[in-house]
Parts: sequence; C-alpha cells; structure tokens
Amino acid sequence: MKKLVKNNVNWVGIIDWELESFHGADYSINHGSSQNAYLIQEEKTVLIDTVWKPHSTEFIDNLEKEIDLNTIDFIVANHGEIDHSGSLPALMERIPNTPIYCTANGVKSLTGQYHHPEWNYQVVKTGDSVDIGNGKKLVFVEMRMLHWPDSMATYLTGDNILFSNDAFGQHFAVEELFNDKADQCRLWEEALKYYANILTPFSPLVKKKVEEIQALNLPIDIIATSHGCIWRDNPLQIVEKYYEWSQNYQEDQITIVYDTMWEGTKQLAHKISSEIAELSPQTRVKIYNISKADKNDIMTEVFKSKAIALGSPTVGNSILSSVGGWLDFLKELKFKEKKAAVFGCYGWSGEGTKVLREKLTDAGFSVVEAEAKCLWNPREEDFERAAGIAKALCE
Ligand SMILES: Cc1cc2nc3c(=O)[nH]c(=O)nc-3n(C[C@H](O)[C@H](O)[C@H](O)COP(=O)(O)O)c2cc1C
Repeated sequence: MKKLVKNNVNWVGIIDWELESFHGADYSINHGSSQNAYLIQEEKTVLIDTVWKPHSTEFIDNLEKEIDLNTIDFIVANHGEIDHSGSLPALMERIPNTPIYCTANGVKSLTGQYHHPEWNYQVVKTGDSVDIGNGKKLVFVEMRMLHWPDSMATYLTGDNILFSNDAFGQHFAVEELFNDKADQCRLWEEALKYYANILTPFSPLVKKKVEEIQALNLPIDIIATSHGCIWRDNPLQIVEKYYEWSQNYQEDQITIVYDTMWEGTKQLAHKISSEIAELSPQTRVKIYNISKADKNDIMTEVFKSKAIALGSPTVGNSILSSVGGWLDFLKELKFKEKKAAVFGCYGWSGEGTKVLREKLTDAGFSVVEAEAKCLWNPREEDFERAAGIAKALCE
C-alpha cells in the first residue's frame, strides 16, 4: 500500500509490527519497525531502495498495483544491506536491464550478496546527479561508514527531500509515517537507541558528515529515512541531535551494570548506587542486571552516562559469560571519555575484578583505581570499598 510523502513521491515500504530482533539477536525491537522504500514519479520513474527478502512478494505486488514495473527508469540502492536490497533479486528478474545507481562500494556489497555482476550498475559519487524531468534532479551524497562502506544518501531537488537511508532512522513502527504523528517519547527513545547501538563507533564520521551537509546549505523539507518515521516537522532537529550525540555525548548519569550468581555482587551494586545518590543528588543512577535487562537498552544507558560501574563474581578464574559477552559488545561501540569502576565477589582466587579492569581499559574506558573485590558475601569493609567507588566516579 503506497502512502503519499510529497507531490509525486510515495512511500512504498513495509511496516512490520511483529519484528522482534534485528542483526541476528544483536538488536532488540520492541515497537515494530519498517523498511522504507520510495517511488518517485516525475518524467522519470525512480525506485529508492527496496525491502527485506521475506517481504519481497508483498513489496513487488504492491508496486505492481501502482505501476507497470517496466516503467521504472532506474533504481537507487542507497545501501546494500539486505533489509534494503533483499527484494532486488526478485525485482531484477522482472526488469533485468534496469539501471541501479549506487556507490562503487555498493556494487561490491550487492555483487557479494546476490552474485549478479551483470546487473546494470551505474556508479555514483558525492555531487553526481541525474535529471528526472520536470526540473528536478537527484543528487547523490556518499555516507561512507554510516554505517557501511557503501552507504549513501540521495537528495531530490525541487521537493527538497533527503533520502537518508539508515542515518536518522529508528527501529520503530509508525503507521502514519511522519514524525509529527508518532508517539514523541518513544520516537526519541528509539532514535537514541539506534544511534547508541549502531552509530556510536562512527561518531567522528557522523560529525564530519553533518558539517558537510550543513555546509551545502541545501533546503531540506523532509528527511525520508529507511527505518521508522519520516521527518517532516522540523526535519533538521534530528540532524542537530546527531551532531550533539556524535561528540562524546554524556549526561549527568552513572549506570551500574552487573551479573551475579548468589547476589553478593548485587549487594555491592546497590551500595554503589545509594552512595552516589547521597554524594551527588543531581546525578541520575540506574542499575541493570545484565541477565535480566535488554542489552541494547543497557547500552543506550551507557551512551548517556559519564561513568559506569561493572560487576561480576569470579567464575572459573574469570567473569560470568554474560558479562564477558556484554563487554565484547561494549568494545565494539568505541565509547570515549567515560570513567569506569569494577566490583565483584569471589571465593578463593578472585581474578574477576582484574579481568573486568583489563577488558574495560581495552574498550576505551578510564578505569578508576578504587574497586570493591569482596571475599564471599560483602561485610562492612566491602561496602566501604563500594562507597569508595561511588566517590571516585562522582569526582
Ligand atoms: C561455578 C562456579 C565457579 C567459581 N569459580 C571461582 C573461581 O574460579 N575463583 C573464585 O575465586 N571463586 C569462584 N567461585 C566462587 C564465587 O566467586 C563466589 O561464590 C562468589 O561469592 C559469588 O558471588 P555472587 O554472590 O555475586 O554470585 C565460583 C563459584 C561458582 C558457582
């Protein structure tokens, strides 16, 4: 079912209210999501992106209700990832010679995934443009590593629409499509979660790209993303947020993350929290048990934090695997300018806090000296050490 975006531009994507996760189980989806594709019908008919393979039949059927597929003059593949290109093989079977505009890296990712080197690729780079009639042009802007090497955005002159693909998107189902229609609280939560969990490692590039886009001084009336809402009400608000988030963003928040087997480490976590609340009442404190909370939500809280405290008991001369796996994910995100502290209980050898310290340092955190390493269950002196952590993190 198509939905009007503006003038001769329609949304022809898929809204999936039942999606539960993305990127394997690496990204939790709590409020549905969408794969947004767009159809432009000027003198030329242009399809911007497609949708994930499981939806390809529905996608192509819907498209055929609107147009004869043979009237598509060309396709723009802003990003080769399968959620946006997965319907290309089925579509190209129907219209095999249709040009596909993408970056040089787009040819590599699409060929690597679909094994069709014979597709009619038209390689574009930043500043290249193509006339689509009625005085309008599509202008291409490479978005290298935002978030794949092949990513690009496409700007439609005249209607002033930036088809930004994954940038500025959210995994969030918005039936009415537009940001002004969406539940605002959820929209911003999801936009932040998307940035924190997907774009944080590329923050220096986000900053540069936003500056580049701002310098172009393009009139932007609409930012048409590839997931979640389309920004039409004050569309630059999300660009400004990205600029803020890209600069080692932090709020006055400390997040305590732990796992435990018999709750000793949990007691230390709560002592650290209550001490922070006492020492620094303006600081927001949150506590998460890694095994019970959503790991992407925890990561979003880490993104907002100036410091974290991480706890695990010693297990098998190391740490709990739940904490180890989470630390691998933490390292991938390349956080900067955040403090950390470590804590945890042990029974005999006590390597846990050392392992946590090493892994956090390796993930780019400044680990404070204060730590709470506690033999069996915490006693008064262990709680004092936990208080020492709170003090060091609040300084
Ligand atoms: C399966 C298992 C393996 C453990 N391995 C170690 C170990 O290698 N070294 C150590 O010092 N303690 C080890 N312990 C002891 C725990 O660290 C200790 O019970 C600690 O108090 C548990 O903390 P918790 O209450 O936060 O779960 C192990 C405990 C279990 C259940």
